[in-house]
Amino acid sequence: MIRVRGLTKSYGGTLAVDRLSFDVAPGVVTGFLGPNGAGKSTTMRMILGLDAPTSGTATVNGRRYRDLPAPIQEIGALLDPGAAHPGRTARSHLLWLAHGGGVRPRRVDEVLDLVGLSAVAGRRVGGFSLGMRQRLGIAAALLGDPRVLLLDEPVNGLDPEGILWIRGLMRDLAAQGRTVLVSSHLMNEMQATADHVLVIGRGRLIADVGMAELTARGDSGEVLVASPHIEALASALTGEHASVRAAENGTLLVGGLDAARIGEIALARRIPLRELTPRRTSLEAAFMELTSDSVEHRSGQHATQGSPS
Ligand SMILES: Nc1ncnc2c1ncn2[C@@H]1O[C@H](COP(=O)(O)OP(=O)(O)OP(=O)(O)O)[C@@H](O)[C@H]1O
Repeated sequence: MIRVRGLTKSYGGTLAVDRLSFDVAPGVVTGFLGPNGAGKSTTMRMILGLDAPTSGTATVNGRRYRDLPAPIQEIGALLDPGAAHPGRTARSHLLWLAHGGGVRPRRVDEVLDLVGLSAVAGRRVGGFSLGMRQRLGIAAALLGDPRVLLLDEPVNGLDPEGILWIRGLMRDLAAQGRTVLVSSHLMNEMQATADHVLVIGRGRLIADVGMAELTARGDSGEVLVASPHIEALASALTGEHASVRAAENGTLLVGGLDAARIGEIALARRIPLRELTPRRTSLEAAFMELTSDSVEHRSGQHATQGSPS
């Protein structure tokens, strides 16, 4: 369990985190969302004792990070996949962490196997791809078999197989009763993985809500549809109260209905489909609506906050 109360951090004139209070519960995957500069990384760093709060508290299993007797056995984190020394091998990097964290060396081979790096365990980290470094970072997070996991953009650099793997891993970790807090800018990824969502903007909590509730609130996103009978399809969808607009190469962008419903409507009218692709997920639509007042940088506009000095 992670508990954050009145957590505040200012850097000079910039209020990066502003009186945040929330709990992250065990047994579910909790997504941590916010526009660029919202304060997600700063919050995660304070939970991990890497930054001192200006005021307020963040505790892990009831204690501040610095008061945890064996931190890596309580909380594991993926923050910066570039953190491993390039000259070390994957195994020696993990052995070094295990030694410092009071973890038995045999655990190193277990986590290497878990993340699929056993075959390259003896290779230097400097030659690793971003995806391999990401897997190594996840191995490091899991090393102490912690009850709490904090993952910042874990799908970065992973290929489609890797993305499916991390999705399954996060679900498994939560199903084992662990606390999993994960940040990502990929809304479709979040929607597929997170059960609960914390949304912050300009350092403040905007929403602390179940994924199902959040995505049912707003519109259902937009779906790109292609068909050789596009006009018949457009009129069928409009008849079902969808919003329909023309898109590139004779396709349609359909709002107000999800892909499954559009498929059913087309089938009922025997209209063949050539493409049926969600473009903007319902989570993305809800996120945009929630954070519209708190984006720090907007395309075509100047930043509304001073840059850090
Ligand atoms: N070390 C620092 N010194 C000064 N300002 C900082 C520092 N770290 C973060 N900030 C500022 O604090 C605010 C929050 O930044 P933070 O990196 O926590 O946001 P974020 O939500 O993680 O953003 P992103 O999605 O872009 O990673 C930003 O305005 C940022 O410029």
